[in-house]
Amino acid sequence: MDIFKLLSRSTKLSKGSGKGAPQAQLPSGGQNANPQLFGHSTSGDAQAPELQGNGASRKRKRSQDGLVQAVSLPAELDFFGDANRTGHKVYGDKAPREHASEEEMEGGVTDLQPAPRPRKTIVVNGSAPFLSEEECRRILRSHKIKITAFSDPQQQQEEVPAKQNGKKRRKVKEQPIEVAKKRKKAELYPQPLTSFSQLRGKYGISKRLAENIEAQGYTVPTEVQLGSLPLLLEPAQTWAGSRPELRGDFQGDKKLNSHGVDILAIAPTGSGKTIAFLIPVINALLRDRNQEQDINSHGESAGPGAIIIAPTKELASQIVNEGRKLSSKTGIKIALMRKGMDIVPSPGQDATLDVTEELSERQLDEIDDKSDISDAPAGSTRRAGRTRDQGHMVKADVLVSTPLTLLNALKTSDDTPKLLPSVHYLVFDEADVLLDPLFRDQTLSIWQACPHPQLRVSLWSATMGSNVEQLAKSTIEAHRNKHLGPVKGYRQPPLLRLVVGLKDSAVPNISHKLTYAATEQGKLMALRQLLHPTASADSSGPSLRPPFLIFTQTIPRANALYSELLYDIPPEAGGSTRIAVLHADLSDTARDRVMTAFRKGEVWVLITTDLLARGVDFRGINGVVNYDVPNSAAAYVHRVGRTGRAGREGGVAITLYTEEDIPHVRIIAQVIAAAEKLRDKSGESGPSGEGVQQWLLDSLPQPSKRDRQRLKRRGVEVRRASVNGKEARKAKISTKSGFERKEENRRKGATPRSRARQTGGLVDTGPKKRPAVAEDDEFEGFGD
Ligand SMILES: Nc1ncnc2c1ncn2[C@@H]1O[C@H](COP(=O)(O)OP(=O)(O)OP(=O)(O)O)[C@@H](O)[C@H]1O
Repeated sequence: MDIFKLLSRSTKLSKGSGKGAPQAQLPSGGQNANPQLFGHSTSGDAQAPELQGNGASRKRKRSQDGLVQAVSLPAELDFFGDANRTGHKVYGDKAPREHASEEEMEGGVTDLQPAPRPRKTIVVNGSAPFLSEEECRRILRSHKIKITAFSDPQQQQEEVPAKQNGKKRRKVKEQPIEVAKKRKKAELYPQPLTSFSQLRGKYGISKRLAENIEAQGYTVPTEVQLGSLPLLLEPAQTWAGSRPELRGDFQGDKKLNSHGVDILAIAPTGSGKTIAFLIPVINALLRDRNQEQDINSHGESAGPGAIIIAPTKELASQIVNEGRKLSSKTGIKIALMRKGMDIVPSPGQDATLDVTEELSERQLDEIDDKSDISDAPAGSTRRAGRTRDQGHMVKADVLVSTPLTLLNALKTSDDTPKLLPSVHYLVFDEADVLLDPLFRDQTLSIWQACPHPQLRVSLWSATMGSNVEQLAKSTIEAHRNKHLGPVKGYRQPPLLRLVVGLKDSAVPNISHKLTYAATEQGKLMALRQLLHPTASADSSGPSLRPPFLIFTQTIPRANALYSELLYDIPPEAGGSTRIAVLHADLSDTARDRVMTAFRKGEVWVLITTDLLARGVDFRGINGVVNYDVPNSAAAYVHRVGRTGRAGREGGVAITLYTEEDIPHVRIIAQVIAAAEKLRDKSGESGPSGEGVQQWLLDSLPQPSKRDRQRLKRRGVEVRRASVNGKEARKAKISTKSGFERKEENRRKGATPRSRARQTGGLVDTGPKKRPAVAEDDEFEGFGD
């Protein structure tokens, strides 16, 4: 059975019941019912557990008068605590109806349902319901959300009495460390967002923004949204109930009027982090605009209010797309920072041209093509290039950029970067890679170029090393000290850390398979078998169906694999037009074209490097093949996270390894084992633990720290582009001798192939080859 022939007959995305039904088990089978990874029922009920009323292990503390008592946190951590104290009542089972209107109960957090449905604990505050801390804890824990506060050095200082004799001082000095340790560990239980409809009713976001969210079809918040949105949206009622020093509200001075918190959010791949940071940013800018903040004397915006940094152009432009959907008709402009654009006017420059309106996409592409690819990730080669004339001012409220593109725009002739005083919100997506040595200097320079005294920073990723966390924390603190300093009576908002699930682990809703292929030739054969499964083939593992991604270690290897597989897809299934390669050596136009073709479903197999390992969201991707082992556990987590997005089941991740990989493969096996354990623990249904067996885990060598660092920096040595001679031949991607290949290429026509290499696989081969099937039965791709 040839999978491509099969797909060319019946791969249409489900539009109705009949035809789409067989695809239901695949990630590309359509809209996912429940985007949550943890804490929902296995029946696929789209509702969060707190909305289902199953009554599972609800713990309530009841006082004598029947009111529910919130379990109190230490005062310094109780950011939301006073919501229960000032003018609010907490009702238990006997909550009278008149205290909770239907609007108040928006989002299903209600105790108005008839018995026997267990009632919810609510705190009524004006027009919105608040859950007791006990309920919050239950909900957050059931979704595996852990929120903690980094210790607050400012507070530690305050706790040290100014005058102490030597003996006492030593004692007191020790105490804050203890306090800090405890505080660091202390878990917080703020209000969770149990439904998107609460965003408007309970957290007062802009009406238009709420409508845009609804138009996207989002109903159930994912875990990271559930935990972070209330914290970042800074609901008026919640903060109003907090103690003033935590609220950060500096009466009378608007410039110091703090919004939200700084947050470090670590949540699984595909768990919806993008809208978790976009919604608060857009809402805050709308609110600021209403308050006429950051508006210059001419009534024009003084510059971007928010900057979002992402490591690749593909991810940055995806964020812009998402942002534009959310900000549609709000007046908030979101722009992608491109090479050659300016954001801060140089002396004498016309600052009024709005690039997003004045230049067409084609013009911008032409500009980009003339610029160098300077944000290429490790392992890729860089093109020497030209830069275009400077001078186009970008006028946008939110700018999304890769680090170097932005930094280049901030360069001045005397090497002092221009400042961005208007930026109030700074978001780092894939923050761990942005703070990795590869991008660290660029990222920190951008951070330093944002001098707003109350810069709100958020950092997001599926993986985060503790060194990166510490760097983020110290940079935030240094920024606060430099730009705000101590202000009497003012307390900076807390720096929070939110973790969903098991930190640094792969999504539990996909099947992982680790396959030993012995040699490079073995890998190629294994891949061909995946492309063309036969009845006699090993059927024990998960099967792979297009569309899928294949990752290689380097650009030359991606090109070589592309050459090798180009004619593997039968003409009746679309032939070579179904396969493409994408890497940082291609022009931006070619990269865009490949991305679009893959999203549309015209390309089924996309060979790429780690350029696409992070952040990029192809909703219906069925699988990921690690043709070359990833160079770290984090790289594995991100690569395989391109499938199984938004909780979708059915994704497959296959990692091929050879003898050369054995010293490194244990780190991958451990990630797989942890993901499977996580799934077993959370009692979710799904792929059984077939990815890695215990005996394999036990027998694989444990790489030393040095080996791990070397692997991360250089990849597997024999596959490096610079390796020559016998070693290089060993790693060559080919099953044939050089002579055989030359002959075959001559027969198949080398010209279109070499053209394809330059354009990322999208050659114009005349009239498009189409499978001999009705248009209706064509695979139509997955929406972007
Ligand atoms: N609440 C939701 N309900 C349904 N789908 C959602 C929800 N939130 C986000 N999504 C969808 O989930 C997909 C993944 O979202 P997103 O790209 O933001 O994930 P991510 O956490 O940033 O992943 P990565 O770590 O790989 O960057 C997107 O297609 C997005 O539209």
